[in-house]
Amino acid sequence: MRLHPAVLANTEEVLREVLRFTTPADAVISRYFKEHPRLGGRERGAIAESVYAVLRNKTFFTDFAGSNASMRRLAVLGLAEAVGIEPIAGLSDEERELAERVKQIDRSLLPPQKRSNMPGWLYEKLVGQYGQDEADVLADALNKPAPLDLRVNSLKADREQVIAQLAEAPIAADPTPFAPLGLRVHKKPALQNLPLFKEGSIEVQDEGSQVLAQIVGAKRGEMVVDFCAGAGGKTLALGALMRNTGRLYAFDISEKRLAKLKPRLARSGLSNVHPVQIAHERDAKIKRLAGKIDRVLVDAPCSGLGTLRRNPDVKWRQPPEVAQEMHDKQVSILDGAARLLKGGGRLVYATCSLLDEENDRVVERFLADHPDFELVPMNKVLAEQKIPLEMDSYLKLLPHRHQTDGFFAAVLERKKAAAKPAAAKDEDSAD
Ligand SMILES: C[S@@+](CC[C@H](N)C(=O)[O-])C[C@H]1O[C@@H](n2cnc3c(N)ncnc32)[C@H](O)[C@@H]1O
Repeated sequence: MRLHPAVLANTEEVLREVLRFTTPADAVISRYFKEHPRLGGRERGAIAESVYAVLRNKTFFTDFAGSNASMRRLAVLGLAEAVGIEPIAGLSDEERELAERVKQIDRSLLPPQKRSNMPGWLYEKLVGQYGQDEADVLADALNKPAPLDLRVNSLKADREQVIAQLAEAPIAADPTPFAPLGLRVHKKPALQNLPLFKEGSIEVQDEGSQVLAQIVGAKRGEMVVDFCAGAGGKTLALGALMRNTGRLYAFDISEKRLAKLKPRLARSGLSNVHPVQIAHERDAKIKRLAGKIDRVLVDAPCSGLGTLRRNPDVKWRQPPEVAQEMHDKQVSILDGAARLLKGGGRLVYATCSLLDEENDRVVERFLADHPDFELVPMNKVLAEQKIPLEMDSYLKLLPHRHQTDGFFAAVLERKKAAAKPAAAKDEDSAD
């Protein structure tokens, strides 16, 4: 079935704004849809997917659309990639011919960096870290859309029940291989109006993000801090793992993000979560809890380059210096969060970055500066949590290996004997 003839112009209009790279693509798209309430669901889907297709294939499309690659031509190629050529209404002969020509190109014959559709600095970093062959497979995986993963809220339902209820909708879903409460949904149905969603039995959450929450190992009755809680994706999972007992503080510097946690909390049925806005990682509110916490998750602000399947604009928006800039911030946040832990308590450092500067290098620097902490090897943590994954020191989830977003995590334990003096010293120097 043909799309409405205005879709091509709509896509062009959205692209013009998105490709300025001043605002995240998802924010531009949702604002556009609010300003154009008469667009139907099918049209919205086609516009959004076409914009993401252009972001994923920008190098390739601009090369093949000719040196005068206009926004209109990019919109044509994006739509052709997302929905095929036939449903597009209003194509000129020349545009149809361009779309057909581009579809026929064998992309495996392109030079690797062009095929990666990444800025040169990022491609080179990935080759440096993973080697050419794996970097190419990784880049291909990052350029494909992510599947839709759900987490079952164990306070309200179990996985089998949810699979059966989704099947009635009818929505097909399979258990995820690593996260014990995860489901992978085929296609991308709208979930917001499902009773399962409204009553809090399911949340949208990438399987990798669920695994991160799981390796925190939070138990019933514990004192836990989610230091960078944001809108609470991992907070909700942690609260359920604690069986709605103990105390779970959700810290963040962003009032706006914490506000988005509120309705999700209400749906979830959790009453053990305490959102707290902090000014920065040395806020006095943190000092009051120093040495009292069993588990701290630092899901640090990062470049976000592990989420390119969902946010393909990130690779074009981040400057080459992003990893080094983030590194210093991440070290400072980890240092601020570490003072919360009691002896024997665990600090989990996590990012959704693929870059060593934001991951391994941060942990190495932290351990060098904090002799009262030691690394708990990830294979030990995964075995404790019965997660069927093989890792070495750290958790490194990658889309081409694990079908998740790219995630990194390290578990750091505060040594028991060193806890008291270190906590006292930290408190003295907190300001
Ligand atoms: C990767 S996001 C967190 C995502 C969230 N944990 C989730 O699962 O949805 C990083 C968060 O860190 C917050 N942040 C940035 N600087 C911070 C700081 N100094 N202290 C605490 N949170 C901070 C940001 O506002 C952002 O919400």
